[in-house]
Parts: sequence; C-alpha cells; structure tokens
Amino acid sequence: MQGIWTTEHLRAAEARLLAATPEGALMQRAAFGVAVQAADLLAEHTGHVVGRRVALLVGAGNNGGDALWAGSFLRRRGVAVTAVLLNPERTHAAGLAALRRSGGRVITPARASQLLESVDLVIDGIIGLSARGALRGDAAALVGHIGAPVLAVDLPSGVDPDTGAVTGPAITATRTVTFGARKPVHVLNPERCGEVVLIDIGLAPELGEPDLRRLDGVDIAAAWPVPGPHDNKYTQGVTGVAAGSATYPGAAVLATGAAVLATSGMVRYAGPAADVVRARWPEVIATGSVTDAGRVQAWVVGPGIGTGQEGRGVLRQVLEAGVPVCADADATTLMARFPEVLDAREPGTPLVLTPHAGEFARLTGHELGHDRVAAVREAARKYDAVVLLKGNTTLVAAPDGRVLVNVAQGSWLATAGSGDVLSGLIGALLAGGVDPWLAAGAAAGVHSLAADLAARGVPVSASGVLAAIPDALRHLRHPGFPRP
Ligand SMILES: NC(=O)C1=CN([C@@H]2O[C@H](COP(=O)(O)OP(=O)(O)OC[C@H]3O[C@@H](n4cnc5c(N)ncnc54)[C@H](OP(=O)(O)O)[C@@H]3O)[C@@H](O)[C@H]2O)[C@@H](O)CC1
Ligand SMILES: [K+]
Repeated sequence: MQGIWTTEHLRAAEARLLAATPEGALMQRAAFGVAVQAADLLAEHTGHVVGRRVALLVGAGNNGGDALWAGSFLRRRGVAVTAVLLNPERTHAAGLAALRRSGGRVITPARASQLLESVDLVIDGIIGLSARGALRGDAAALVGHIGAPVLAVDLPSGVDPDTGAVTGPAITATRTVTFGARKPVHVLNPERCGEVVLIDIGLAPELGEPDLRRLDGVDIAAAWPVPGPHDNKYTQGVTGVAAGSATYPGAAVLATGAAVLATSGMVRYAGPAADVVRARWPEVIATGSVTDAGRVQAWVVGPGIGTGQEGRGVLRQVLEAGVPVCADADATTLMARFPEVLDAREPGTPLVLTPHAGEFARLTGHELGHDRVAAVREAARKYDAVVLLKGNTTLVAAPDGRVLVNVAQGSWLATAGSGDVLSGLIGALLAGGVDPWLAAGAAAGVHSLAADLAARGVPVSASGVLAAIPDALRHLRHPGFPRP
C-alpha cells in the first residue's frame, strides 16, 4: 500500500529530518534526483544529454533552490543551463552561487519567453510545498511560452499541493520528481503531474500514518476472496442484486454479471429483469422481487431501479435486510429525495455509497468544490458509510476518516453502464466478507484495470469492461499476464 501525506504532515516530518541532517544535505539529495531525471528526459526526447539546453524557472523558495542545484549538476554533464529568476531578491542564495560557479547563465523574466520556446527541457522550480493558489505575475505570463517537455520539481507549480485544484495558470508537467513522500496532488491531479518519480531523501522514518492510501496490485490480490479446499458456493458469500427494470434490463445484466465474475460465490437477482438476467447468466438464481430472493450475505441495490415509489420500496427492503449493502445510481438519488429511507438500515450494518460528482451533490445538497478529499470524508462520517466518489481519481472514504485513492490509467470508464459493473464487484466482495472500505477500493482497482485491459487505447463499452474482469484478476494474481 502506498502512503500519501498532506503538506501539513510533511512539513512536520521534514522539520524533524532537517534537524538531524547537515545543512543543505536534503536539498542536495533532492536536486541530484532532479538532475538525474532531467538527463533521462533529455535523452528520451532528444537522444542526447551533452550539448542540450535546459531552462530553469526559479521561484522565491527552496523549490527554486532545488532547481538551481539541479542545474549546477547538469552543467557537469555538459548541458547548457539558463536560470530565469522570477523573484531575484528572494532567490535561494547557495543554489544560485552553485549554478554560477558551474557556468550556468541567469536572465530576467522579461527576456525569458524566447528561451522557453527554444530549449530542450524546462525545469519548473517556481513553487513547491508552500504553493498558494494559481501562478501569479511573471510566472503566470511565462507558462504559455513553454514549448518543451517540463520536469516539475516536487509538484507542477500553480496546482494545489493538497487538493490538486487548478484555479488559474499552472504548469503541466511531463514528469514530476518528488522527495521523501508522495503528496495528494500526485494522485488527485495526475494529468498535471505526468509520470511521478519518488526520490528517497531519508524521510520515511519520520512520516507516521499516511493521510491517503493507494492500493498496489498485491494489496488487491491479497484482499480478493479466493476459494479454499473446504469452500462451497455458500461459504464464499451469496450476493443479491436488486437492479434494472423491465424497460431497462441492461443495468441488471451488467451488475449481476460483475458479481458472477468477481468471486466464486453465488449470485441471486431480484427484480423485473429476471428473464433477461437468467438468459444471459444461467448460473444466477433470478426471482421477481426482493421478498422472494432468499438469503444473501450482501445486497447491491440501485442501478436502473428508478427513482419513484417502486424503487423506494426496493431500497427500503434491502436496507432492512440487516446485511451489507452497496447502494448505487438510483439508490443514491432516492436517498437524496427521501432521506428517511436510511432509517430502515439497521445501525452498524455496512453501507457503501458510490456516487459520481452529480449524485454526490444531490445526496449532500452541495457541490463538491475543490477539496474532494474533505468532501468525501465528511460525507462518509455523515452517513456512517463508506463513500466511493467516482472520477478519474476515485476516492473511497471510511466513516473513521481513512481514504483510499484509485488512479485510473485512462478515462475509458466514463461510459454508460460502467458504474453498474463496479457496484456488482463491490457487492460480491461485501458478500465475501471483505471489509467494506477495502472492498470498495479493491473493486475500483479491478474495475479500472479491466477497462485498461479491454480498451487498449480505444473506447470500450461497459460490456467490454465486464468481459475483462477475469483478465484483470488474472493479471493481479499473476502479475505480468496478460499485459495491458
Ligand atoms: N523542507 C525540506 O526538507 C526540503 C524541501 N525541499 C524543497 O523545498 C520546497 C518547499 O520550499 P519553500 O517552503 O521554501 O517554498 P516554495 O514551495 O519554494 O515556495 C516559494 C514561495 O513561493 C511563493 N508563492 C506561493 N504561491 C505562489 C503562487 N501561486 N505564485 C507565485 N508565488 C507563490 C511564496 O512566497 P510569497 O510570495 O507568498 O511570499 C513561497 O514562499 C519543496 O517543495 C521542495 O521542492 C527539498 O529541497 C527537499 C528538502
Ligand atoms: K514546482
């Protein structure tokens, strides 16, 4: 599991490490990492390092110091380095002296636009952890002139370190090199960061509990229920799916199918699409209503059930059942319209809500805003539920404040029916007894991996994502096969 720490916690950890390290040593470690990555990008994009031209955008603090020291290291590799000082009076003195000693040039922002259009690489040392808001002044004006790949120092300047929000001019990096620990921006705004490279500066022992967590493939594989020699179809959990309608049976077919493919437990379907579900998934026991469904260990409710009285009745019945519930799509809208339906839930029964941004706003009564992590944490606490907020970066918050992030490789999941597949996966894991927070996070991981495997660079339907679930699980359990 990868940890991610907010700037507040990093500051405290860095202060402890700084106190125990010779002056300047941390910056040297950081800057050396920047220089190595810069040389790598130069070689990748131009075929050479020696003789190439690099511009440093240098702001008022230590982020600029990192860039200047990196520039001095690049000089030793025969790179022509020019620093643009955005705040000359507050430039990192030791870094500037090092760059000058090494033969680097220094220019003012007024002369920088042409340089930025012609160099082979730009190193962004404008702002790092002390960033507040979008870029201002000369930095804001120069961003539009960048014509080369950008290596961001610590984070792309102008992007909020803790929320990933962009409210004005900001850098878009090809690669971001960060130090000691990943910051929220790296997972909340991967489009702006590009590839993120983490440099070890010895911070790990000081870090403590992370603020956000990201599941690795091995974590997902370890969490996923796998039958043992003494298991049968019941011991692995029976998933109930209350979804779809006679007019719209697709949601039922997708959610039920995902539950079928997720684990080797049994799946029951309850609803008006029973015939269609039975025809597509003969292994499913399909009945017309929740009342007739028989016992299940978890319910998936919502996709395609409608937002009227009928859907409300189904949701109430499922919440009354006293087993874990994954409530998706129409179920979220029903909870927003009829909040009293939540009273049907037995206290302490796990509930997973899976809204996208629009459903989240409907449910909570306010728009998401820039701080998605704070919003999803607050909703999880308010509803005493695991809340999975869908997006390119999916967030999963538990009522106790823990947050998981899942970063999708592409945006292929933004397609009709893909949410139905996710809810089926979560339901099957809940039925298998997986902790609801981990279940939602692991399901999100498999869901996005299935999309990558199915898409391979072209659009994919929800049915395609569904069909790729076995491949995704195989890939996680036996890494390297098949490759996306
Ligand atoms: N500590 C450590 O152990 C290590 C730290 N390291 C490095 O230090 C970095 C943190 O450095 P830092 O704290 O000196 O400030 P930094 O982020 O460079 O900002 C500089 C100034 O920019 C300004 N500013 C803010 N917002 C702005 C905006 N929107 N547009 C324009 N300007 C804006 C603001 O000044 P203001 O103008 O608001 O007075 C701020 O003071 C960290 O990211 C890493 O790279 C590494 O060397 C490893 C070891
Ligand atoms: K930066």
